[in-house]
Amino acid sequence: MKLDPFYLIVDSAAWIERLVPLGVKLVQLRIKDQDEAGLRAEIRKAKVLCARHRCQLIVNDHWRLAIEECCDFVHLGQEDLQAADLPRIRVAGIRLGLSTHDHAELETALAARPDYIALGPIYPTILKQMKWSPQGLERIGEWKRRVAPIALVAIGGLNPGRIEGVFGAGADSAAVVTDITLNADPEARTREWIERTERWR
Ligand SMILES: Cc1ncc(COP(=O)(O)OP(=O)(O)O)c(N)n1
Ligand SMILES: Cc1nc(C(=O)O)sc1CCOP(=O)(O)O
Ligand SMILES: [Mg+2]
Repeated sequence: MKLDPFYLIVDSAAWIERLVPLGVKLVQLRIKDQDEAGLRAEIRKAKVLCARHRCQLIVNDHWRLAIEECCDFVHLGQEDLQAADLPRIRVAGIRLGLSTHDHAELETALAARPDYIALGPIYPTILKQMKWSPQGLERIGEWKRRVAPIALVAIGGLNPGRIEGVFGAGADSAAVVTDITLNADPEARTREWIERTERWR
């Protein structure tokens, strides 16, 4: 499947309301530490906003809520995958993205026949503690050869100066959090990402 080359990840529907109208076409709602009612409300808001702006919404982690709220794409990590009911996700017609960080995880992910595979962290990330060292650009090429024709998402420490490198190495989409959400001007940075990924759109 074709993914937009700019993959924004945010932790609230408020961010989606702020940034998606600028032209974002692929966004992940990645919320940690909220109760079920709060999560459901955020997913509902995000869904309405994304439908209005023809943006693909991907729900991180919360696959049960994604099914109940009729979402059409979820992202799961390897631990999430172990706990998930893949047949239920499939029967609900939900597309699936999976995280990978090493060769064993890659084989597990491929066996689940996902719609995309993410590789990270490409560069050091400040968003969360990770037990893997930065993968580097060469790993992207290696992953691409193994996963094609499945789409490959690069994540971790990305910024506009690193876009050429990740796409040149074979990524189909670049996922980003703090370069935008911690930026002094998130709107301007979002526009910059959209412009600088145009060549791969
Ligand atoms: C596009 C994308 N890639 C990787 C991740 C990380 O997923 P996971 O390993 O489950 O970690 P959390 O994001 O849930 O902390 C992702 N969310 N999106
Ligand atoms: C959520 C996440 N998952 C990763 C992985 O490697 O699986 S790296 C990462 C953080 C990405 O944030 P930033 O763009 O701010 O570095
Ligand atoms: Mg997860």
